[in-house]
Amino acid sequence: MAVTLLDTRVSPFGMRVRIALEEKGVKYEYSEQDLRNKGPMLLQMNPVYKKVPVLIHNGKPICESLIAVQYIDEVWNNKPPLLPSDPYQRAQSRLWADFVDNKVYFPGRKTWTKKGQELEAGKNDLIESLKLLEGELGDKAYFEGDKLGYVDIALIPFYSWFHGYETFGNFSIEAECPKLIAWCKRCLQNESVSRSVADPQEVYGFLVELRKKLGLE
Ligand SMILES: N[C@@H](CCC(=O)N[C@@H](CS)C(=O)NCC(=O)O)C(=O)O
Repeated sequence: MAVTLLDTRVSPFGMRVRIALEEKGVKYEYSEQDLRNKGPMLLQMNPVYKKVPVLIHNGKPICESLIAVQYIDEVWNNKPPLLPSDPYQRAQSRLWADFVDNKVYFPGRKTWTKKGQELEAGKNDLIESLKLLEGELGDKAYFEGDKLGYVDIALIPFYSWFHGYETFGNFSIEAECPKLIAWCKRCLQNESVSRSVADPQEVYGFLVELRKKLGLE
C-alpha cells in the first residue's frame, strides 16, 4: 500500500499526521511542499483548501490533519488504536482536538502577527485555552489515559511553536501552565513524537523569516 505525505517540516498540522503514521509503523514517502509556489500535485490533491498536509493512500488524497489521523487509525487497525473505543469518549476526544484548532492555533497566531491590544488578547486567550486543556488532562499521563492518543497528537505539535509564541509575545507558557509543559516533555519521550515534531528553534527561525516577508519586523 503506497503512502505519500505532502507536507512542510514546520507545519503543526503535518506533524500530527507524521506522528500517527509513526505510531502505526507505516512507511511513507515524504514530499516537502513550497507553499509560496504551490506545485501541481498539491493543487490537484487538495483542490478545496490547497493546504498541507495531504495524505495520499493508494493514489487517493485525504485532506485535513485531524481527518487524516482518524483515517490512519481506522486503516492501520492492527496496531493499538489512537482514539478511544467507547463512542462517548471518542466524541470527547474529537471535541478537544477541535478545541485545539479553534482555541490554540488562532490565538497562538496573534502572538507573532499582532501588536498592542490584539497581541495581549491573543496571549490571554491562548493561556486560557491551555489552562482548560491542563484541567482536562488532570492527573493523567496523557489526555486519553496512560498512552499517547488522539488529543495528544492534535496538541503536541504546538509545543514546537510555543518558543516562537513566547519570544514574540514576551511571556512564559511554562510559568502559567507547568503541568502542560511537563505533559509536552512526556510526549516527546515517545519516538513517534520526537521524530515528527520540529525543533522549536527551527520553527522560531521560520517565523523570523515569515515576519520579514509579511512586513511585520
Ligand atoms: N485545518 C487544516 C489546516 C492546514 C493548514 O493551515 N496548513 C498550512 C500550513 S501549516 C498551509 O498549507 N497553508 C498554505 C495556505 O494557507 O495557502 C488541517 O488541519 O490540515
